[in-house]
Amino acid sequence: MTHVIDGNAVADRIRDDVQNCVTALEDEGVTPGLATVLMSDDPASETYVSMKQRACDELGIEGIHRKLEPEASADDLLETVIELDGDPTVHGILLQMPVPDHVDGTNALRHVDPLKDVDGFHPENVGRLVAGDPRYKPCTPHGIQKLLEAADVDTDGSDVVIVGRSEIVGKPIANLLIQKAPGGNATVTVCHSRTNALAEKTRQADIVVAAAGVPELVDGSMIGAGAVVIDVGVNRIDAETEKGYELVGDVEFDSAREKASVITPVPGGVGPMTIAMLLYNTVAAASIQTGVPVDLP
Ligand SMILES: NC(=O)C1=CN([C@@H]2O[C@H](COP(=O)(O)OP(=O)(O)OC[C@H]3O[C@@H](n4cnc5c(N)ncnc54)[C@H](OP(=O)(O)O)[C@@H]3O)[C@@H](O)[C@H]2O)C=CC1
Ligand SMILES: Nc1nc(=O)c2c([nH]1)NC[C@@H]1CN(c3ccc(C(=O)N[C@@H](CCC(=O)O)C(=O)O)cc3)C=[N+]21
Repeated sequence: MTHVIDGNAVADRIRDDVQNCVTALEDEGVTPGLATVLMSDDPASETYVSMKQRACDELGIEGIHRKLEPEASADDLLETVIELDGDPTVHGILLQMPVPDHVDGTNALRHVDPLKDVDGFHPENVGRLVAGDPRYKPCTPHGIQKLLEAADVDTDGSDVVIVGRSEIVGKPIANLLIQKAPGGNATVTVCHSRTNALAEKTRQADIVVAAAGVPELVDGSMIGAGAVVIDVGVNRIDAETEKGYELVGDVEFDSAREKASVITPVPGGVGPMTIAMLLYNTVAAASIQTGVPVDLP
């Protein structure tokens, strides 16, 4: 029987741990604060940011939201980031990606204090992760690590194939899984749009991580018998539903499930973990910046 991982259930357990940290911080007079910055009218981005803000409300984290029009200037964005950076009640800053083409997102991220960079995208935090001394593990990769652990999947010595090499998903997942540390020690192959014979590579893998942003790119024929399949993709496809769309992963779930021993669904797999780990990093950031200790597993 294939085990379909319930990402919402694992995320709920993490949120309970985070809740205990919020209480410990509150006892010392500290309210953790997370600022989200959105420079987009994209409905999916708006949904994700409001989910993050709602999650903050539920746990007693102070949510601060800044919305910039997509036509705003790069300087407007920098000003917003710099203002939040100087605000001692803000412990974490998340700049929702992507930003419009006329804005240099990489440059904007460099203006976030590395201690407030709860996404783990600042070069200092990327460098620390690569160097084996992570400060904030990037949310989606960290969430995947927690999901694998919850499903009793041992990454040690396993062959992992990642489909996608983006800065926010593919590369940091690879960096995390090759760490000489628990939840790491995997042998990782990173594939992308120029990769030859993708299916041959994925079929050899013990663990396939699909993060290409291409709906149902990875089907059952590309999965080896008994493999673990992690679907990071969240794609909105037009459909005659109440919302006018349905969510589809980068994996063709039904055919992949036939082959897999363990698989994540979309929705309800990696997505909820990304938000849980953002809350996790926010309490870690509040702890680092105030010196109040918290107990995060
Ligand atoms: N669940 C969650 O919490 C999150 C989900 N996502 C979702 O994950 C997916 C990926 O996001 P993101 O990394 O930001 O996307 P990007 O578009 O930034 O990167 C996609 C990557 O996939 C590669 N790729 C595209 N097409 C193919 C193909 N046919 N074969 C092999 N590789 C291919 C690209 O290659 P190349 O580099 O050559 O262009 C690129 O490296 C999206 O569906 C996104 O919505 C993202 C973040 C969090
Ligand atoms: N700076 C930055 N940090 C991010 O972490 C970041 C980002 N930019 N840009 C966009 C991607 C995407 N992302 C998701 C988070 C949660 C769900 C999620 O919770 N999805 C639900 C369904 C959501 C729905 O109903 O639409 C699920 O899969 O079950 C999905 C996607 C974070 N991202």
